[in-house]
Amino acid sequence: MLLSIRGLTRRFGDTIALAGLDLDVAPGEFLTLLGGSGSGKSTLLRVIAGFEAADSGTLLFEGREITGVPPHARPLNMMFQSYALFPHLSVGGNVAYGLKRDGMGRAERDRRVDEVLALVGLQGFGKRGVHRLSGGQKQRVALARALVKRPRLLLLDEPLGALDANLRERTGFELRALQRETGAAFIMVTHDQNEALALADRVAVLEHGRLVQDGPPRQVYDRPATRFVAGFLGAANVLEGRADGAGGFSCSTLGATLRPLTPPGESTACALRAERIAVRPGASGPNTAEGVVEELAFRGDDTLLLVRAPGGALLRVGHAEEDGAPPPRGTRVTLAWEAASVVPLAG
Ligand SMILES: Nc1ncnc2c1ncn2[C@@H]1O[C@H](COP(=O)(O)OP(=O)(O)OP(=O)(O)O)[C@@H](O)[C@H]1O
Repeated sequence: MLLSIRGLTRRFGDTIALAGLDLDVAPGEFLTLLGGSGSGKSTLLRVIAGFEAADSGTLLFEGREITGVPPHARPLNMMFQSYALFPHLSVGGNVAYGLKRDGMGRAERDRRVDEVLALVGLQGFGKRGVHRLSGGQKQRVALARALVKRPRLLLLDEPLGALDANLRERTGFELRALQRETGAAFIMVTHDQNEALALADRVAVLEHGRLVQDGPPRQVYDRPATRFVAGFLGAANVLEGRADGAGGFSCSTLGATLRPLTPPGESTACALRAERIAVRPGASGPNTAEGVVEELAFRGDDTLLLVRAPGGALLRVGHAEEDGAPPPRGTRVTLAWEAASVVPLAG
């Protein structure tokens, strides 16, 4: 394992930013950290980088304890959302800064700077002042500076946060390619769920300073473990109810029985994603429900319907373009979904 974190705790007065967090990161892995505001994402990165001390817990890098190692001596680097570039230095000066501090000779330094500037698509920019760069170019300089010492692990705190939507997507792909080329493990904090799902090998979801679920993006999306993950990632419908003892899950607010593929056990809620629910006139039995369309919102690739069930539940339903025109407001509809789309939640 590249990085093993055990029982990491950090308090700020009465606030518990990290509450005994455990996390492992494999070499060359792209991990994204997701979580609500204040869930401890930035604190976790700062503790790994050494800018913040933990109250307790251990940090092992390739099996070696790094808790007491100063930030610049750790075999990792961190890129900040603000980029934190030195305004009075050139692009090359910014990128070479850490190498110079380590006492690397001029020739080797220049070679390494040229190499990493080419890697981030900024060849020939070495002499330019950083104040003469666009936002996207500044972001690349910050990346180059973080990568120039060839860290085994790069920590990125909202690296795409300052970019506009178009540049964000493109730069996301570039980041992914860069991660593959360098072979470094990346831990990236993002507020953007789509970005987290799109870029990562593994997504880790934090809640109140604890890791609540981690896994490949598709798995975490399809099989959320808790109410929080289901609601947070892709805003699934979370339906409260109870197991009926016959493999079904009875939800009174929906006025229907959900039948998951896996028995609901002790679950008191099930997740059902909007895009897994279809309008199916005439459908009946378990995994179907009735309701009235209250609202519609066109979203480009589909239309979101808000459907009110007789028991009061408001279901989000993704109506695909290929299914034709969506039912207008006020229409009574029958909805249906597959057993595999019903996910019993643990908590
Ligand atoms: N230096 C500090 N002093 C006091 N409280 C702090 C400090 N740093 C963080 N906290 C608190 O610790 C908790 C976790 O903060 P952190 O910045 O790690 O969360 P986050 O998940 O990165 O949030 P965001 O998504 O809003 O950036 C929050 O309640 C925050 O207010």
